[in-house]
Amino acid sequence: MNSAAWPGGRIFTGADGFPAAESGARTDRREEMTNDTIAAIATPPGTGGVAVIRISGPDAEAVLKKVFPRASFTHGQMVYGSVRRNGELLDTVMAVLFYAPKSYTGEQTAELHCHGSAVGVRRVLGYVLECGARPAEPGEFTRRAFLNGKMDLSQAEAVCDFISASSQAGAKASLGQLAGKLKERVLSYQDRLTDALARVEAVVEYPEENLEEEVSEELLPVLKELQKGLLGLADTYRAGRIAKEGLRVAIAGKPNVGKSSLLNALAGMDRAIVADVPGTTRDTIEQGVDIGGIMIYLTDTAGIRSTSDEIEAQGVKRSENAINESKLAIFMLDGSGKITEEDHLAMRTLKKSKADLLVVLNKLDARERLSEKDVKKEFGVLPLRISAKTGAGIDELKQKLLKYAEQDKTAGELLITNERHVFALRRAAGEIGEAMEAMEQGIDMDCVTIDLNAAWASLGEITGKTVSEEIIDRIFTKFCLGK
Ligand SMILES: Nc1nc2c(c(=O)[nH]1)N(C=O)[C@@H](CNc1ccc(C(=O)N[C@@H](CCC(=O)O)C(=O)O)cc1)CN2
Ligand SMILES: Nc1nc2c(ncn2[C@@H]2O[C@H](COP(=O)(O)OP(=O)(O)OP(=O)(O)O)[C@@H](O)[C@H]2O)c(=O)[nH]1
Ligand SMILES: [Mg+2]
Repeated sequence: MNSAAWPGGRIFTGADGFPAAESGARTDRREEMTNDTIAAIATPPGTGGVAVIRISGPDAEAVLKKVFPRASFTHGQMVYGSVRRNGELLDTVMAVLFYAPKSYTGEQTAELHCHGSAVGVRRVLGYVLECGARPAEPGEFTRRAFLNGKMDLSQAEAVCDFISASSQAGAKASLGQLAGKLKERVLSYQDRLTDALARVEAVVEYPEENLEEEVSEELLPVLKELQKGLLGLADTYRAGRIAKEGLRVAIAGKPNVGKSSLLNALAGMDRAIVADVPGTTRDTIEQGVDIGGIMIYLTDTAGIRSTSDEIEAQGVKRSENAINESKLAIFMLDGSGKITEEDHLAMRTLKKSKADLLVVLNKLDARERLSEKDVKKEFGVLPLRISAKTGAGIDELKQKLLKYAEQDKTAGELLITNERHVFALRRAAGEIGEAMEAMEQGIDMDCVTIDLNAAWASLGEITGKTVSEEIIDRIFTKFCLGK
């Protein structure tokens, strides 16, 4: 049943047939939040080709006409002119006006495309504020777009993720959501719930017809399928999170096996010092590498061994920390030597951590001493053979890393990249589970209605239909200024 796990309670808008518990709240808040005119610099701070000032709200046209005197504007058409304050030229700019509701925010919106001078654009913004706009808060333009129904909450969140994406995979995932993929999926799930609710309500409405069993039989497989879909989508979060945030990988093993050489080979540059002296790497070294569009944050660690050297011991401690903070650890063995007690010590350290393990056998170019079978016998895993020195096997290793990162992701599919969405999907799946249980046990259909409504509301948290104001605030204040 409805476990209102989200803090602050929910606001039900009453749309889409959902009971309107507090339908007035959103409207008042919407008016309160969109009745003035806001302005901000929309481009990043610093020097650039062009800097854009955005103005949105009921007075956008009036403000624009004060700073950029002109009799009339044509919707969406850029015009060239000057911004003067008391006769003093502040900049020569391009200006454009979008009339409501055909704009990004859904309000009257103006843009001033200034020269990309940090000083210049700030002076123009100062003048815009003098002319009747107030400074926008972070994310306020997109918040208005959301409040005006230009996008749902999942799309607004995707705008934020897209502009802060640090990898191709992250950009692709957020762009799909920005285009409405997640929204549409959630709406179609809600549609199916609404259909099911209608059937259940018929049973409640006409008890004399004894439809209970027939409807249960009809709905159980439908709900089961729906639940499966929700959980499957939630499971893409593993890959989605890696697409968005990258993957942390530690390279670990005893001293001198070639860990730093592997970091350099994967990074394609001489990042870490390599030497034929065990204990060369003292401190952990981090390097981000783009592998197949995914950011892999590699940490080269000090070789693990018991040592009386105080500095080296600190390095080993740092290696352990790095391994604990990584999702995956590459356990490296030296194929040109024998397996030693130090290898076992390193393996024990790795096993103590939560990191998944990938075993590589390095120095395959050297005269072979260790075979894959030896490693399998000793550690129970078949290693990947590589040579950090010649680069042999490095492409295969990259493929393995990529496959690990994309596990649970099926081609071209929608990826969940947000923990908030995972919670909502899992909760909805749980509530559907309870509805099914109630049906199977022949419990009153009223209970089934409550559970299915709860599932509908949980899904509505993703689109923003049934979410508390606190959550919305939290989402938009994470945005950057001008978005
Ligand atoms: N100059 C400029 N470039 C930009 C933006 C912007 O606001 N200004 N965007 C902002 O982040 C992004 C584009 N997103 C936008 C989304 C919707 C609308 C818009 O005006 N929508 C209207 C009309 C659509 C139409 O004419 O077909 C609407 O939805 O009603 C504009 C930009 C990226 N580039
Ligand atoms: N033949 C051969 N030598 C390698 C290979 N990889 C590394 N080496 C050599 O092994 C030695 C140690 O390499 P490093 O990369 O510094 O090893 P490490 O594991 O980082 O060592 P520590 O930092 O001391 O823990 C160097 O002399 C490397 O040139 C390889 O694939 N083949
Ligand atoms: Mg090293």
